[in-house]
Amino acid sequence: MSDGYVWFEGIPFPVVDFTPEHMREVQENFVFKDEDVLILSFPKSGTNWLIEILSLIYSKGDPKWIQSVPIWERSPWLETMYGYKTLKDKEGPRFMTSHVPIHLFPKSLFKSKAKVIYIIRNPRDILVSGYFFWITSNFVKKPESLEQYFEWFIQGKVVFGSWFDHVRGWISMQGKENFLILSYEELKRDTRSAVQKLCQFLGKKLEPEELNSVLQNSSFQAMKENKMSNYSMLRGWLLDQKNGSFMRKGISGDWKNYFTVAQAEVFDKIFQEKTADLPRELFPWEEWSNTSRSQR
Ligand SMILES: Nc1ncnc2c1ncn2[C@@H]1O[C@H](COP(=O)(O)OS(=O)(=O)O)[C@@H](OP(=O)(O)O)[C@H]1O
Repeated sequence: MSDGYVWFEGIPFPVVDFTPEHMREVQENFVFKDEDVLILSFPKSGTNWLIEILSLIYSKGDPKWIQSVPIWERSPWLETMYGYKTLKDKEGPRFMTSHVPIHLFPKSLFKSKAKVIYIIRNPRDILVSGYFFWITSNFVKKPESLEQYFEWFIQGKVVFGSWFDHVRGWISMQGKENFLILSYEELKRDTRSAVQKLCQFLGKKLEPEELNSVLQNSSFQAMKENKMSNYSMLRGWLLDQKNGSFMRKGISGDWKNYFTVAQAEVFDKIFQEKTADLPRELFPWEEWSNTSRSQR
């Protein structure tokens, strides 16, 4: 019987458009090509923001593509049946997205020169964003309260598993020339510089007015109003008819409005323990804001 997830190798996956047999097929048979561009993330890290930016970089700021094709068709999720079917025989450069942890990923990636971008975000904000999304969605287990979801999250019993394991796994690719780590917080803080960094990584050059158009058309407000990007088309199916909103707040540090002092302290302790041996520059938000709610 379903417990609100489909399990694959001990990791919970969403219940829609996914089976363990399918994931095995993806893992064993999907072939990466050098010209592919892959966006990787733990859910709620800013994945769709990055898809929108990439779509606009490749169309040189022209919003026609983002206004006519749904975001999930522009960069399909490889692990879904829809994504795999769409991507596997596609000719030419492919954009794709995935939340799959590194140890379950198709091995062909590691032999290719495909460009890989891992978007990372303060896990406290991921927790809050995930909570408000899953309570209005129909494809993963719904938490009954933020307290309950907090427990699930720190135990890694949420969709795609532990944030700490996900990050540790993928950042082991740091240093490879086809791998870039970008944080949601740096995108928020200085979007222009972050987009320029992406262009450099992707080998793309934009004229100043093209860059301005990328920034304008991928802003939170623009995405919220774009029905091809705001997931309003999925209301009533994947999302709750009335309440489901994908574009929620789009800010950094919203966790401070929800964590209790005790939760903030528990999270800080776990964060410090689990990331002690990882480079601090991976977690810029830790320096940019007081992490403890009590220090607000
Ligand atoms: N343009 C732009 N600017 C700033 N923030 C943005 C933008 N687009 C999406 N978002 C915010 O990203 C959060 C959703 O993350 P993901 O796209 O990774 O979600 S998912 O895993 O694919 O479901 C979710 O964060 P929260 O608002 O904190 O819930 C979205 O609002």
